[in-house]
Amino acid sequence: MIKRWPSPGKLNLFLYITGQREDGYHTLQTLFQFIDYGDALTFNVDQKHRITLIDNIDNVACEENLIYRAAQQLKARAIDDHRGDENIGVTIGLDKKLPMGGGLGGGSSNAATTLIALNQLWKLNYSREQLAEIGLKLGADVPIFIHGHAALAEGIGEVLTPVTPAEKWYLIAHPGVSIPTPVIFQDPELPRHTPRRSVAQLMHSSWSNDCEGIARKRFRKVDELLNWLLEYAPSRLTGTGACVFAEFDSEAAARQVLNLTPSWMTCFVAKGANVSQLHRQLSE
Ligand SMILES: C[C@](O)(CO)[C@H](O)COP(=O)(O)OP(=O)(O)OC[C@H]1O[C@@H](n2ccc(N)nc2=O)[C@H](O)[C@@H]1O
Ligand SMILES: Nc1ncnc2c1ncn2[C@@H]1O[C@H](COP(=O)(O)OP(=O)(O)OP(=O)(O)O)[C@@H](O)[C@H]1O
Repeated sequence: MIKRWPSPGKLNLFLYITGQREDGYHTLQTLFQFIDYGDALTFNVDQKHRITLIDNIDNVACEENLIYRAAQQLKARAIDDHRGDENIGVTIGLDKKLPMGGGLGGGSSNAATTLIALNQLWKLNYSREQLAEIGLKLGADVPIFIHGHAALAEGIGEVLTPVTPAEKWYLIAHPGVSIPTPVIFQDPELPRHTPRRSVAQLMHSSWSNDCEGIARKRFRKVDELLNWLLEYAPSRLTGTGACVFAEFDSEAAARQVLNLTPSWMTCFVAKGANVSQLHRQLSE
């Protein structure tokens, strides 16, 4: 029985924008890998009707929190499908470690962990596909955390092909600014027409992120961080930022550079994982 449910972060090892749909959403080719670093959630289920979040995040109203929204949506769906009743309730605790708005997918991961945990604890018996479909309405990255395997994501992020990239060690740095996803996607100078490539072509090319130029230009700290890290190792932006990561073949090499980081850099070291910590625990 899991007591503390892991909610790991992710990195976008590459991110290419291949077009834009009529509804404004961008079509992508992006490689998701999990990291062995993240938040943890606790769930105490009861029959008291209410969904209560005891550790809310600063500046996010409880009803806006993706954890609360995921629980609400699952409960509403369960009532509609006659799999659960009005009385099902839960008290949720959150131990937040992932920086917010950092491109590490913390909110999406929290929503996915909530859907998976409550599906089990409320005995609803939805499939992973059904949970991913509920999750997609909460955020483009929720399905990848529901499926729990490193994947190439296409479409707007919901078409997933499992892949197994090398599980490197990363030095992940946060520039102290949060970049809202729309700020990058609305920028007129964002490259939007990178040619679509096959999985094999992508996996054997060198990797980059189409959002990096805009993030560097608009956020000086992102630029400074990347300039610093690039002196030591291949480094890139994750997602739409704000975090950046440098990749290493060993933990020792990552920690050696961590020890050199100046005090203005907030960093941590984490290992890449092709199966998420949550799914590893679920299969134990
Ligand atoms: C691009 C990624 O960072 C890759 O990890 C994520 O898919 C973004 O996920 P997110 O921050 O959860 O973003 P969402 O809440 O789904 O979307 C926020 C906004 O970003 C824009 N957006 C998002 C995803 C996408 N493929 N194209 C977009 O244009 C849309 O304007 C959308 O309203
Ligand atoms: N449980 C939650 N954890 C983190 N952020 C949340 C949560 N619930 C709502 N939010 C809101 O979502 C915003 C984005 O948070 P998140 O940490 O998921 O961003 P991100 O790492 O940039 O995600 P992505 O890589 O998917 O773009 C936050 O700034 C916050 O306002």
